[in-house]
Order: sequence, then C-alpha cells, then structure tokens
Amino acid sequence: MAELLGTLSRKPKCYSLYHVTFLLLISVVLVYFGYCHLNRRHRNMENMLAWESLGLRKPGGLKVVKLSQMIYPQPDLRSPTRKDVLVVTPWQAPIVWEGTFNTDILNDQFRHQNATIGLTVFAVKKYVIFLSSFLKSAESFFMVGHRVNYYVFTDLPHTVPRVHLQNGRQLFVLKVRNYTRWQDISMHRMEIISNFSKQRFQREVDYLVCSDVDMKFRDHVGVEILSSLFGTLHPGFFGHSRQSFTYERRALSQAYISQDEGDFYYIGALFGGTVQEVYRLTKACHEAIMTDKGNNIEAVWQEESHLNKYLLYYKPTKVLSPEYMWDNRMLLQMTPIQLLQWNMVIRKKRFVILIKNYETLRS
Ligand SMILES: CC(=O)N[C@H]1[C@@H](OP(=O)(O)OP(=O)(O)OC[C@H]2O[C@@H](n3ccc(=O)[nH]c3=O)[C@H](O)[C@@H]2O)O[C@H](CO)[C@H](O)[C@@H]1O
Ligand SMILES: [Mn+2]
Repeated sequence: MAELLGTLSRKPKCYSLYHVTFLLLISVVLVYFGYCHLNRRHRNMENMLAWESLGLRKPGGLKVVKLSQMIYPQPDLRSPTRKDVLVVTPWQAPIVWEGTFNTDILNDQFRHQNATIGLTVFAVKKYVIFLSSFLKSAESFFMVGHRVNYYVFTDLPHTVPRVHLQNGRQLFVLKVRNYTRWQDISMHRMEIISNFSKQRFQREVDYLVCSDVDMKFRDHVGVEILSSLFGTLHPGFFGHSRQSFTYERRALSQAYISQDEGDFYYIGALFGGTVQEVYRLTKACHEAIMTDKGNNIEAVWQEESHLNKYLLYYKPTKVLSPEYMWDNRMLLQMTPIQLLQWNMVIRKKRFVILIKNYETLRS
C-alpha cells in the first residue's frame, strides 16, 4: 500500500517529466514550422513587392506620364523681376505686375485644372451701350484660350448685342430689375452676385471675375489674376498714404475704417476669386449695405466702401496692379516727366476705364 502510494505519488512526477519533454518537443516543432511558414510569407511578401516594383519598372506596365517640354528663362533668385514696385503684400499675396509672371506657365497650370471662368457684368438702363465694346474687347484679351462664361445682367435683355464668341466661350443674359437711383443699381450688384453664386455659378464655373461695364480690355488679362480672392488697386491712390484714402470715415456705417487702418484703396470695378470666396464677399457686403440702410446711412462710395472694409479684414490672396484698372484721365493732369515715370511703372494698360458723361447716362 505504501509502495502503491509511493508509486502513485511518484507517478505524477514521472508524467510531468514526460509531459514537459513532450511539450518541449511540440513547441520546438511548432516554432520551427511557424518560423518556416512566417519566413515563407515574409519572403512571399518580399517577392510580391519585388514583383510589383519590377512590374512598375516594366515598360509595358508603366502608366505613362507625358511630360511636355517647357522652355523658358530660368528664374534667378538673385535678380528680382521688378525693383520699382512692391510685388508682394505683407501677408504674402502677389501683386500682379507686368514682368512678374510667365503667361505660358500659368496657362499650362490652369488648363490642367480645366478651369472655367465666369465674368459678371451689369448693364442696366443706359449702360447697355457699353456692352458691345466690352464684350468684343474681352473676346480679344480676356482669358484667351480658356473656358469663359459671360453673365450679362440687364433689365433690357433684347438690347444685348450679338457678339461672335470664340470656342469654349458662352454668354448668358440674365434679367434683373432696375432701380431709380444709380447708387442702388451699383450696390445691388453685391446682392445679385451673391444669390447667383449660391444658386448657379457654383455649378458652372470655378472662378468669378466681377467687373464694371464702362470698361474696355486693351491688353492681355489672363489667368495670372486668378486666386481664391483678389482685389484691384485704384489707380488714383497709387502711392498715397492710408489717411488720404476715401474710405468711409463715419463710425455709424458698417464700412467705417479708422485713419490708422488700411493697406490699399481697392476699386469697386474689378474683384473676384473662387465662387465660394466671391459668395462670402458679396454676401457680407450686401448685408452690411442693408444694415446701413436700416440705420439711414449710405457709404461714401457705396459698395466700393464696403468692399474696402471687407478686404481689410479678409485679405485678398492676390492684388491686381493698376495695369488692370487704368484711367486715362489721370494722364491729362500729368507733367511730361510724371508721364514718363508712370509709363515706366505701368508698362501695360490692360483694362481701361472709359470716359463717360455721367449726367446723360444716369438721367
Ligand atoms: C471705376 C470705378 O471707380 N468704379 C466704381 C465707381 O464708380 P463709376 O463711376 O465707375 O460707377 P458706374 O457709373 O460705372 O456704376 C457702376 C456699375 O454699375 C452698373 N450700372 C450703374 C448705373 C446704371 O444706371 N446702370 C448700370 O448698369 C454698371 O455696371 C456700372 O459699370 O463707384 C461705384 C460706386 O459708387 C462703383 O464702386 C464702381 O465700381
Ligand atoms: Mn464704372
């Protein structure tokens, strides 16, 4: 019995020795096969990658990326393109001047994007007389080679001239109401552009350019102007101090800007950007105009004053030089030396304000 007990009591010891040996053997076998298996998978993966990369290098399996040759003068970091004017704002937005950009490179970039550009213009009441030369000159100089949609807002749709359009360019006539006061016609452009941006433009175009109609294109105006949000420098305030800008100075107006604020004086006659940014700008300006109306105040330069306020707080990502808004009346007041200096600075007069008789047009 004692032996039996001894045997019994030893038996587990014997069992566990066997067991341990057995388990050890199994573990070794498992580790070995596991290692082989993993190693094979690893090598398989290596092979797969090698095969894939080989495949990628195989000429037949290549996704061919055709690089067109672009030959143009190399930019030289040591020589600034313009030494006579500011070419970038303190918030690092380019100021667009002749000499600072290469049209071929820009055209290539925007064609890759397949960008469509909308140009909005209002011709209400007597201002329809400007449409013909505006549109014809745009066909010659505005975004040539790109897809363009003209949106002509008018109260007199039947008077819109038929202008021959190049391929890829369309014209839409959109009827709007008129107002008795020219100021209301001018200001309500903000409301109409914001409504159409939301309802229509966002589906049809990538960028919007919003312009006065009493203008004529005289030279290239292309994709170099496009950016998220752009404004244009008023030629009459070139080099002037911010205190002399005709910002709205009455604190009651939403367009109020104090004497010690301001970057530039932007003109109301040309601004733009992506549809979303133009929507934000026009909506904000329209709301500010309506608030002013409720407070019985109208900003000194109508929507132009509100545009200046907006662009002070929501900085444009590009600023167009006065090449893009030239006023020949300025030349009349200049001495010959001033004329020479101006011609050196303003090398191209691309988009020109037409001289008009305000009294007959607005009556
Ligand atoms: C070059 C320039 O400085 N332009 C701005 C300036 O006056 P402008 O003297 O250039 O204003 P404007 O008479 O051209 O009116 C602005 C625009 O509103 C439209 N319009 C106006 C009246 C009318 O009866 N029918 C019609 O269609 C038309 O598109 C015109 O181009 O100040 C205006 C507001 O005071 C606007 O900010 C203009 O953008
Ligand atoms: Mn005008």
